[in-house]
Amino acid sequence: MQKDIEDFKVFVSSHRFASETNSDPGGGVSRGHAVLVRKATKSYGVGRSRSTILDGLDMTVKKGSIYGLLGASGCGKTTLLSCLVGRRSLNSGEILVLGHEPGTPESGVPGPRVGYMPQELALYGDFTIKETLQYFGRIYNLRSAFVDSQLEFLSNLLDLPPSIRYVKTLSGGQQRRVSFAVALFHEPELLILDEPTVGVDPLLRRSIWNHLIRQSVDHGRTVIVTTHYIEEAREANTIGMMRSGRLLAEESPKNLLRNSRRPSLEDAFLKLCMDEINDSDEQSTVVAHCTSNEDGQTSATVQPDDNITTDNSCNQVDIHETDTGRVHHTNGQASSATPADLSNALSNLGIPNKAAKMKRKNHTTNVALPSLQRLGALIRKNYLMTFRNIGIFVFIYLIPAFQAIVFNVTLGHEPMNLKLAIVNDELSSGNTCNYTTECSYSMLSCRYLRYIKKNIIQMPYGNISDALEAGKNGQVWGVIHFGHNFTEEFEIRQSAGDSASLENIIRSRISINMDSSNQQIDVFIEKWLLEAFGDFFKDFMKACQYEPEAGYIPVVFLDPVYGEKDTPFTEFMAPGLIISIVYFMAVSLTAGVFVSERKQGLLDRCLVAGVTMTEILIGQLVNQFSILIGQTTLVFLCMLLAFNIPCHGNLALAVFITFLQGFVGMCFGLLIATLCDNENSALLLSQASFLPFTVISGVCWPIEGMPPYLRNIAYSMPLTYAIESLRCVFARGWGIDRRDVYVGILISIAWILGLLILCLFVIRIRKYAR
Ligand SMILES: Nc1ncnc2c1ncn2[C@@H]1O[C@H](COP(=O)(O)OP(=O)(O)OP(=O)(O)O)[C@@H](O)[C@H]1O
Repeated sequence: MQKDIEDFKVFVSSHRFASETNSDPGGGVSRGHAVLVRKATKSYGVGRSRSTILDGLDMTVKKGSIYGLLGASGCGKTTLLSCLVGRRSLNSGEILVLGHEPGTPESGVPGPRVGYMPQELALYGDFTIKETLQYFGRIYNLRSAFVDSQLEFLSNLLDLPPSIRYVKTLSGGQQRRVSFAVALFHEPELLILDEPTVGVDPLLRRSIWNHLIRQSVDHGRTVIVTTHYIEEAREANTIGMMRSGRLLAEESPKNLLRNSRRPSLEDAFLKLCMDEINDSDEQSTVVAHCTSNEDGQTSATVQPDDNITTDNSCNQVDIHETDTGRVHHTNGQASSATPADLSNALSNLGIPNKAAKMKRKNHTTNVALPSLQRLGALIRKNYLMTFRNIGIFVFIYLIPAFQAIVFNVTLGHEPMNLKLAIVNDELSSGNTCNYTTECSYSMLSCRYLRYIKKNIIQMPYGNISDALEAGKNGQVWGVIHFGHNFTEEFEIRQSAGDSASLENIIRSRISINMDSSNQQIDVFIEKWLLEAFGDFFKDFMKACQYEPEAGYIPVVFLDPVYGEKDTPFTEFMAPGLIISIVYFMAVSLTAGVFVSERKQGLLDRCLVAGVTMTEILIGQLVNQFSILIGQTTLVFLCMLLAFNIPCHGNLALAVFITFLQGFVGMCFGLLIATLCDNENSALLLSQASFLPFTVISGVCWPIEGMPPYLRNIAYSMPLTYAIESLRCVFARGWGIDRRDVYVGILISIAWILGLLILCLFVIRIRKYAR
């Protein structure tokens, strides 16, 4: 066993570092390398859930070569590739791709210099094959003639279905081939392919590898490819065998087979893995001593030791510069290099040192101007996606109008068929409900009941206890009770005037017990019964030749300054509702926009192609903007024309205020999209914001009715001022010169800017951007 371990260490060390020194025969340092990775460390999570995925990994990929990256599932291959294409950053260590650090403007990575095929399909299902390639062609700014010729060439090479077929209708294998074609078709210098041959039949796999070999041999392009079919990696120039975040070996397939003394790569990989496992077991009982042999290669001897110690020198790479500027990597001599030496060596390798890191930092804070051609491609794509699916199209445009209809049809109308129990003791002594319309004190109870609105159904009851029981059982909304001598007592009270006795006053009363469990119904019934009394009394006074108004309490509501007497509830709610509908449609439409694209790997693919998150945001805003125009128009048509909600002010101003709020909603949706990793959480967040926002913003209840602390919260909501502003335009007819109106507009604009800045901030933090 000890011998095996020794052999393994010699084998791994010698091959790893020999390959580094040999891989740059010309001594051209980074010029000969397409990719250099040094001491790459990458972890996910924090605290106890932190797991290290890349653990001091070194990797060297020669220009024009094919590099097969092999490793068990979950060993970190995709993580490494995403660091290479600039989509993730290392915790420590350095990466150089095509001579530059990924993400710097001069690197062209992300960008057209690299072709990336992510593990996910990363295709738009609603696009045809042709549209897919045309879309990426626009992103890469390729001429359409070139796109067409590549489409034909790749269709033949990859045996693609007819280019008019929609991606979503293709089989899994066909879809992967389209995805592969997307990575290839702009002929990048560096191809990074994450499992391109999964689900592809052997014949096609052969032709894919032939193509990759041609790309490397004939065109000098570099290919890094991960695969689970280990044996197909025989075609690669170099194989990196990855395990536990490090490369166990980095060597040509031939040398790997020879040195491992195994017949197949799979066996060689197995042996390396087994040795690695044994090695880590042994590490608790042995100390490995690494020495450099005269070739500059590392050998290892293993000695038993009771003390549990490990010597990391085996994993250390000492980089020093020779006179020729060529860099050698030896092992076990790291202590001899000063930090300055290391920094110089890194610089010569083209690997950025501290100063370069500072530079990189500055790059990431630079805001690159959006590219018009990429923006055009994104906007076109967004429109195609929207209009292609008729279901989505209808949903987007008609749902707000439908909501407005539902609102108008259901809300604000007077309740009908409300049952009220009538207990009229005037009838108990055999009287019939006969009354005249003249000045006569006879059966006034019946005369009063005549004036009660038809919305109330009068249900006669024999006695008060039965009527109250019916109220308790929910059969009636209230009980109206007239005493035995109601009419006589009423007459006495009229003639007594100020000297009426309390007893007389009580007997001449109409007593009402309400079921006040429903406040709205309670309010309506109360109002109608009072109105009925007003009308009854006015009529009676008139019949008796008195001034009809004489019996009224001396509080009179004259014509309102704004609005009308008895303004319907719908008119109060309409401005708030219009804004809420438009706002929340915008939120829910944008909240999911690139969440699903991100999940499907599309966002990654686009970002690696050079698209920036700012461009994606602008593209979405433009797309949503036009949708917003349609939605706002339909909602206004519905409200104003179909349901006659009056707008006393300038209609254009009302539309503008609504439109701005739609924009605020879009920005809020985009913020959700940048924060959430999946559609569910995006949907949940947008839904969860709906109720508090509408309730607190004064859509259905006046803010003046809220406790003072809640009022402050209400005014910090994005909708509140805009709703008040729109209400002023609708109900008061105010113009933009009024403070309440322009404040709503200014605050909406402030929200838009604030949310957009927040989006960009989140994007920077979450590293969506370059
Ligand atoms: N964003 C993330 N947050 C936390 N863990 C992650 C994240 N991405 C990947 N991982 C974890 O990192 C490990 C390496 O993942 P990675 O996708 O790089 O492996 P892989 O070698 O490409 O696997 P496979 O061959 O199955 O695709 C896995 O355990 C994975 O669960």
